[in-house]
Amino acid sequence: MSDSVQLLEPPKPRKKENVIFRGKNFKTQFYGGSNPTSLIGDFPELRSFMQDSIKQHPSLPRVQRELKSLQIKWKAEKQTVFPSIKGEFLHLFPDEETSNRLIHVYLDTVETTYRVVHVPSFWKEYQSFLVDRKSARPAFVILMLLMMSTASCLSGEKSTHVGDSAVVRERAALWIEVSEQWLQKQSHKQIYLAIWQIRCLLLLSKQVNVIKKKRIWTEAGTLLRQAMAAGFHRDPGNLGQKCTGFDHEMRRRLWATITELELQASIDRGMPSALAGVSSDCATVQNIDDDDLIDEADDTSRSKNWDLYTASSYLHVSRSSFALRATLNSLVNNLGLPLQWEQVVDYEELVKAEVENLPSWMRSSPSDGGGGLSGAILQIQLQQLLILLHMPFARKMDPNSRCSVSRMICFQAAERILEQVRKLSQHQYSFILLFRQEYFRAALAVCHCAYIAHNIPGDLLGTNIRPSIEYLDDSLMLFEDRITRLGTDFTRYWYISAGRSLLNSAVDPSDETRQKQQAIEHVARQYHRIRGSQEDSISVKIRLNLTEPPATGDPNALAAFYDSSYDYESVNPTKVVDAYIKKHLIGADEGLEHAYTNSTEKGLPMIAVSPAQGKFASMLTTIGSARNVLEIGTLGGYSTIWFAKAVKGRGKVTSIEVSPHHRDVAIENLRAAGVRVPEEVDVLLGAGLEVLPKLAAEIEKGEREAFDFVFIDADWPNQWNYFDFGVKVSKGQGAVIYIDNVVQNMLESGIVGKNQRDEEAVDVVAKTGADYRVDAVVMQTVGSKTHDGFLLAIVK
Ligand SMILES: C[S@@+](CC[C@H](N)C(=O)[O-])C[C@H]1O[C@@H](n2cnc3c(N)ncnc32)[C@H](O)[C@@H]1O
Repeated sequence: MSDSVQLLEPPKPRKKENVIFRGKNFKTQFYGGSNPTSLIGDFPELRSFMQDSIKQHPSLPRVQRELKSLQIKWKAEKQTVFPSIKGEFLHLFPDEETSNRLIHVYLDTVETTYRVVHVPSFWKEYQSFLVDRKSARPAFVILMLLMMSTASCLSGEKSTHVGDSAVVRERAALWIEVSEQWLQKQSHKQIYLAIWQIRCLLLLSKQVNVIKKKRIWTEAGTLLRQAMAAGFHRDPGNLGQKCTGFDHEMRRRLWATITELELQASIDRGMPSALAGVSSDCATVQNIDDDDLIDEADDTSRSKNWDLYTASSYLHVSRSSFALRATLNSLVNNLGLPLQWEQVVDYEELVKAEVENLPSWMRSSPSDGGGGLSGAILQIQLQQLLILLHMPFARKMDPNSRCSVSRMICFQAAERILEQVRKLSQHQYSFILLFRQEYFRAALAVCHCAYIAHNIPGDLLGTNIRPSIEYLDDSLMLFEDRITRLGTDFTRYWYISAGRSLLNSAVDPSDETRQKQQAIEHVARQYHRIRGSQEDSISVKIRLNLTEPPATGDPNALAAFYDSSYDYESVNPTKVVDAYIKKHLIGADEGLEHAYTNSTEKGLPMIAVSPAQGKFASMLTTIGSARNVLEIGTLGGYSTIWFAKAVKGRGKVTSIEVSPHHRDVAIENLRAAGVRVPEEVDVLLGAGLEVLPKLAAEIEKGEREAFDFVFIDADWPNQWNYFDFGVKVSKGQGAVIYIDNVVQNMLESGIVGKNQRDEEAVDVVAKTGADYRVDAVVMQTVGSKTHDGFLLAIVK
């Protein structure tokens, strides 16, 4: 910079700004005005509504703590599960079907908007890779891992969770980590196209997978500066013959991609872009499909008409509004004087002119061609500016007509953003869902504007809150899907769920207490959902291709495999075997799995039998050709479903449950698993010792058939009483009585072992041994549950 250039004195920060500035000493964080969460700072009614709700309903912090401890446990296990990369990473590559699917998802989403690879050249190299993996260029393998990691949570692949993360997100995190390590080892002197592509994809993939999200803005800025240091902001035409026509265009695409990523990261963070004040003469990306990008001398005349859609249209069109977006971002995040109304109106006109100028393919339906996603992003990135511009006026609880107009404009812009996302819901929408944040900002704006308008009679927006609540309902579905795909990011769901309840309470203040409870229950359900679909870390390891279990069933080979790949210190080895058993001998059953997850979501304790135990007990009924099964202790009906499947067409299950809530959830789960209630399973509500005498009386009178199999899994102090009744209601000789958890009961009550003897405890084993009516044995068990055992008796 020449000495004669005067540095402009930046404005002093104003006293009151809507920013997040928290932490202490040197460990602080700052998020400026355009950061969506900063908007909450100016919505005190929502904040206090949320605080009160939490105070009144402590169930949320409880489930949050539970998930947090699972997350901590997984983080510790991950240290042993994730490999340190020593140069060899091909084995991490998934099977061909998975890689094909993920790569297609990547190309259908990212590469129809931001441009990183040249698709025809990519396919060519990919085909050779499939033929001979070992000869692939390492940079190409890394590029593919990053393409797949970007698509990992987008693909809609059904995923279980581990800690507070989806397994598919953990897979993406692994690929990202490997790629980052590889990139760090590369020489800074030898930079080629793939290195830039990898740099871009690293940023993109971290953003989509919400990995190290607090660093996204700084990393985007670093990438931008690296690109400027390499002269990407200057048109490659300046390099003359030293760069081919193909490379010219790839450089322009990468520069456009990097600048778009950086600008959006700045808006999301609430910070000025590193590009503010930077001049660039890099030409706009050509509006051409990849097949038209051939290695010839540069020729911009090939660029197609503005109104024709190509795979590069997003970058081509987006450039037109780039300067305006960057300027507005700087203005709304400026710590000096806020924008005056007249300025807001002028800028609004400019934004509207850009919206008007959007090409005609924008208005076609997403299914008409590839333009749906690009169109939605172009529209959304402009509409978000209207919210940012008008929100400072819109959020004032002021009947002034300017504020009223601003509320109207914000609301309509938010409406359009949410409409765009909804329009894409069948196709490619997952990219918007995970990569962009505007719909969160839009949902908050809908909530805030509707709330204020409701409190100001005669406001332009009107006082009818219903349409806004419908928008928030739609948004909650989006956030629910986002949580499922990522396994995390509950906070936004919580904001919107609370906002929805706040609006409902504004309509009917007498309903406020119930609304608060509902807001909490909704978000707690999200935590329960994720907690209920946890996967064992060894299965995660297998799913992530971190190791291949031997194909053979040879127990020695298997033991060696688990020995070498498993850390006994941190994980219970019996769980490994249970996971393995589940994988090979039990598999996935939608009804049973739903029973587990739905029960957890509905707040039932996780004390159902394990999959292997459920299968084993139900096989016993098959071996004995049991017709009538009696179960004491239904919970969510998990074991009941196993029995129902085993006796289907042959008999019936009767299950006794004392808790009405457990009974209701069990019936829901049974029906969801295709079991007819009460025809195939009858769930009787009541305490075991009250229901059993009635059953005995009915059997006595010939009104009910006696039972062939009795499964006792309720309160432990009554195990012996249930057993005694079990024998009475059984069909007699050959009937089987099964009591679960006898070993744990014995140990805990000090009948055996080092615990102090509980004088009240009944020694079920000794009493059964002395009972002339039966012959019995106890089998100790291990598995995904702790050391335990069941008692099995046959009536003589
Ligand atoms: C261990 S759970 C049953 C698990 C279930 N069998 C499974 O594996 O899916 C015990 C259930 O017994 C119920 N229970 C507790 N005391 C009971 C009683 N006195 N009579 C009937 N059910 C009882 C509890 O409400 C709980 O739902």
